[in-house]
Amino acid sequence: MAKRKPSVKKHTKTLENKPPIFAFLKTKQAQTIFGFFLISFSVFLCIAFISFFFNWQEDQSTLDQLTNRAVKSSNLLGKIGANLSHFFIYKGFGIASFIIAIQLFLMGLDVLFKRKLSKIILAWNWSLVAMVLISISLGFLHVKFALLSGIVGFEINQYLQDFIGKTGLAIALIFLFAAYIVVRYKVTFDLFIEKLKQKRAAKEQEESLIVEENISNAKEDEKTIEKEKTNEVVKKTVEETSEDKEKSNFEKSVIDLKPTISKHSDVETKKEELTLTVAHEPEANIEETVEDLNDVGIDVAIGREEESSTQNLSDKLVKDFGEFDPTLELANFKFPTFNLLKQYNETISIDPEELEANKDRIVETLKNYKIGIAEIKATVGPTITLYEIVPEAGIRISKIKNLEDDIALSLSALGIRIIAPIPGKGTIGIEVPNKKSTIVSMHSVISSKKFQESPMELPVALGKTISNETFVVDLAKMPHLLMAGATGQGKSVGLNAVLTSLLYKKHPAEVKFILVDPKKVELTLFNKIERHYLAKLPDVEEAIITDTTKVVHTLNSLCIEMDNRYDLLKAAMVRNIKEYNAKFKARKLNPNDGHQFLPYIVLVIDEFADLIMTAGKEVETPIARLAQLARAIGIHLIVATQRPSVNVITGIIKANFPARIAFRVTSKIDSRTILDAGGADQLIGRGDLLYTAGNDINRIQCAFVDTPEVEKITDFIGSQKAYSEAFLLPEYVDDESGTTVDIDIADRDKLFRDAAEIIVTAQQGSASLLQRKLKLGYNRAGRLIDQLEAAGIVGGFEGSKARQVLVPDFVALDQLLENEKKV
Ligand SMILES: Nc1ncnc2c1ncn2[C@@H]1O[C@H](COP(=O)(O)OP(=O)(O)OP(=O)(O)O)[C@@H](O)[C@H]1O
Repeated sequence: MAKRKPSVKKHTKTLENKPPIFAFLKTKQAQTIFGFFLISFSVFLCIAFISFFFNWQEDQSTLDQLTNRAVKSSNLLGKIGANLSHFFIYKGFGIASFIIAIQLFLMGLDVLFKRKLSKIILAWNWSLVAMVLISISLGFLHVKFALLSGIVGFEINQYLQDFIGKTGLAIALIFLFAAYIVVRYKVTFDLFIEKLKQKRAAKEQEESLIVEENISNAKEDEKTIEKEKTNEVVKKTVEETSEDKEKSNFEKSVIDLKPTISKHSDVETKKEELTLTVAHEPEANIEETVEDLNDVGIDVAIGREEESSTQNLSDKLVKDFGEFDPTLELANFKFPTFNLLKQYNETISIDPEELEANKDRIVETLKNYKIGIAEIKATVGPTITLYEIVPEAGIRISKIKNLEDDIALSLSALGIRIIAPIPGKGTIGIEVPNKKSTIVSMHSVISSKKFQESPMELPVALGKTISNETFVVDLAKMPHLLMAGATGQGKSVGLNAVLTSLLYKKHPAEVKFILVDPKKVELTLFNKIERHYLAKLPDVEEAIITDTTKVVHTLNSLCIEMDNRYDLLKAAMVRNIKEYNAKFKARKLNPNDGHQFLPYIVLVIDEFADLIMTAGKEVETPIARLAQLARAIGIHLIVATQRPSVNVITGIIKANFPARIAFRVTSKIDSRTILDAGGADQLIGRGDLLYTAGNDINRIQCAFVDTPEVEKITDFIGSQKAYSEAFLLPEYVDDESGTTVDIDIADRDKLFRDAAEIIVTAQQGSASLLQRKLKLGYNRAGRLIDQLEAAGIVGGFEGSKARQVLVPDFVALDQLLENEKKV
């Protein structure tokens, strides 16, 4: 407000010096009157023009008799209307004269809304050119009816035809129209091609989505029918057993078997509502601001002017080329279809007698410990049934908790787990395995709406919960996952389920995997998708890493990638990869400064214990570092191990892996090492797992995906167009080999001297600096740094810190290089 006042004063001061009439013309009232005059006049012209087309022949004789009141005109707007129309349409530009009327209307609006004069003049120029072009074209197309083109169009047409002939004029007109569109609407050929490509890609994706949707709908329908059937079975049993209610009020829950579809539709409506509210907000804001300004009485035109000048380069780029699309290079990439996955009979059928027997055993066992039951409820899952018990009033939960082991022993069945109390509820849970377990197929979890419509960054469909709901978690939020389980309990299947989920949801441009497989057999199938989804070190043949030294190199290289990414994030002034990529897509980051779209990197290590045994600290240090720091920059680790002992999963690793999956383990101690709680030793194996993300523990039946299915998926992806090579990680040279490379002066990079000067000037030996200044790729910059190290210009590798620069200035640099030549 303080700033506004003086400008108002100044305004009035200048007006005071002018004559009153002049001052009035400059006032807002005069402008409003002028604006309305222009709009009225344009309407007047339009009506006159339209009427002229119907009456022009009758009115011919009245044209010269403007002042003779005895002569009447048939034009709706009288003789003035007829004369004006005759002037513009007949003698002027024909039907194209309507452009004048339209332009007058727009100018009226411009004056009312106080647009800049220069913009109004520009709009007039474009309109006049369009009018002349249309008039000539109409003259060219329709020679006989002069009203279409007007005399101007007709004459110019004749004149030009005398020189360049009819065909020449046709070509010239087409060219002029094209040039008009290109210059006025900034249409370029590149843009046209890009739009075409995007349209085609979108269409193909839509088609594949429709196919997938159809398949998934069909499956959903099938499932609903199956579930309804199961509902009936369970309902019946409830009725049958109701007679036993006197003994105990046992009740079977059917919540789990409700068709999930109703829940999904809920989610959809919520989403829609959300978008609507968000969409309205900005409009309201704009209106408010304009009103505020009007109240103060300050010329709004000033604000508008600033607005147009703030339109920066990125907005313009986005306007011209659209948002950056990272998937463009593989725009035709098709996601694997559902039919590559096997389907199983997944109807949960549990024998009512089994339920009854289990209930009796539980009631009896608890009675032995003098624990009375007020209510018991069963939730049937794919592999286990959860019996929820409400103890009688006055019974302490801690009592049951203390008896946990005894109760488990009394029930004497494998896989019984007691949860006392169930978090968030006042009940006690006893999980008892079903005699006949149901396989949870990857097909059912992948095709579930929950997974398909999940907005997560890296969604992973792990399996199904005890209430038969698909369990989807976001790897990006975890942010790292520790997986443990004794041999043969479903770890490899679990890893494959995680990888498969990501393959079904993420484009090759969005996620890259680094696979470490010391067993050399588990992950080999993924070799087929090397150029789509895998990342590897440069100059390494096999993308899947099987030997320990390469693992060490890869982990260190990943640390460098992490540091580079942090540099990029810092330069872009964002906090995480999501914001960074959003900014990059909006073309706010210049690729010439080293910026690029960053894919998520998922590092999978199978048999971690093996690695720790062979490489120890060498592996542990970079893993711990990555685990601590990599979450913000999109590097996520999945570490699987058979032996979850404390010397493998050390404190530092554990602290940084809050998300953990435990398959069946052999001892309670192992369970405690992974989950910080018992329970994993009570699992039944075959994909039965416990998942925790730090707080509560969920029992999940892991989705089953076997090798032939993975093979089909990798074949499907592998047969499609790929990138020219796998995603390359930064080069890592370890300390021993570092100084021996590129000693030969003759082999040096052409940019060696420039690089040396940059490093000496900045007194900072980092590859990313060279990347930025010399506009190089990381590999070349890395090689230059190695050569500079070999020449003694920079010091050795110091982890994440920039290398030390050993040469203080240019004089010393010249001297050093001269000495080299002499040697
Ligand atoms: N989710 C599951 N559903 C049904 N069966 C499963 C599931 N997961 C694993 N199995 C069964 O268990 C067997 C062993 O699984 P898997 O190969 O994943 O074990 P593992 O823990 O990786 O063993 P190892 O550590 O020796 O490699 C599978 O062949 C399969 O028959």
